[in-house]
Amino acid sequence: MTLDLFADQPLEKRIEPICEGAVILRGAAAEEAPELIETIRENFAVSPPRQMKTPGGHTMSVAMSCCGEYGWVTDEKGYRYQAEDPVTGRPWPSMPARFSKLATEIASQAGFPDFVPDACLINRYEPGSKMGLHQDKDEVDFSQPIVSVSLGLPQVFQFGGTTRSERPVKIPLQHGDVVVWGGASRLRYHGVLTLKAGNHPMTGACRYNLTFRRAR
Ligand SMILES: O=C(O)CCC(=O)C(=O)O
Ligand SMILES: [Fe+2]
Repeated sequence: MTLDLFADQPLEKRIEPICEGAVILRGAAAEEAPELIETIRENFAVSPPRQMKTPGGHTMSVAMSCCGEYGWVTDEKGYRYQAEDPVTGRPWPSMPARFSKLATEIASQAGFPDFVPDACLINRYEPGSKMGLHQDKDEVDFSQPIVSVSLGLPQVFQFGGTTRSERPVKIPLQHGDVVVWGGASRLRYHGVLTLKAGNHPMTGACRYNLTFRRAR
């Protein structure tokens, strides 16, 4: 008899371990995707996606917006979380209950039962956009995980070690997939490879990514 740990999970909804503290929940956001995408567009109408500059002066290829109590920003002064959108001078749009509920539920399925996000970074990748290997380390409490939702076009996620030199694994992420990393994996380097051109029925020629964080 072969032991199949995933025997009771439908193929399109498997939970796949990456390493200690990190899992992919395939399709976990697929059902809610239409509402999530509509909410992203509403958010963009208030706090528009923008290509920010790194402290080194490089313009990021991904366009970002945020919602929640805090938003992640970068400029010549550095990386940080702040309560106001620097473009509008107003607070970020509040985090919709639909967003926080989904993030809390999925974190708990991944083994992080008390996750309550106070920040959601909304990434919009267009063909040619990527995000280089980095650590998410501007948050205060590393006992809280990161919950990362993929919508629209597929993009290859890279998940590496706690040092930049460790060779990352490449994981193709599809519409509706969610990656959660925390615990021993919380400070692992990660990023996404250049988005290939394509057309997705729900997002057109782009991929959206939501990363839920506990900033403070
Ligand atoms: O787009 C992704 O899948 C990863 C995004 C990410 O790592 C981030 O926003 O910090
Ligand atoms: Fe990240």
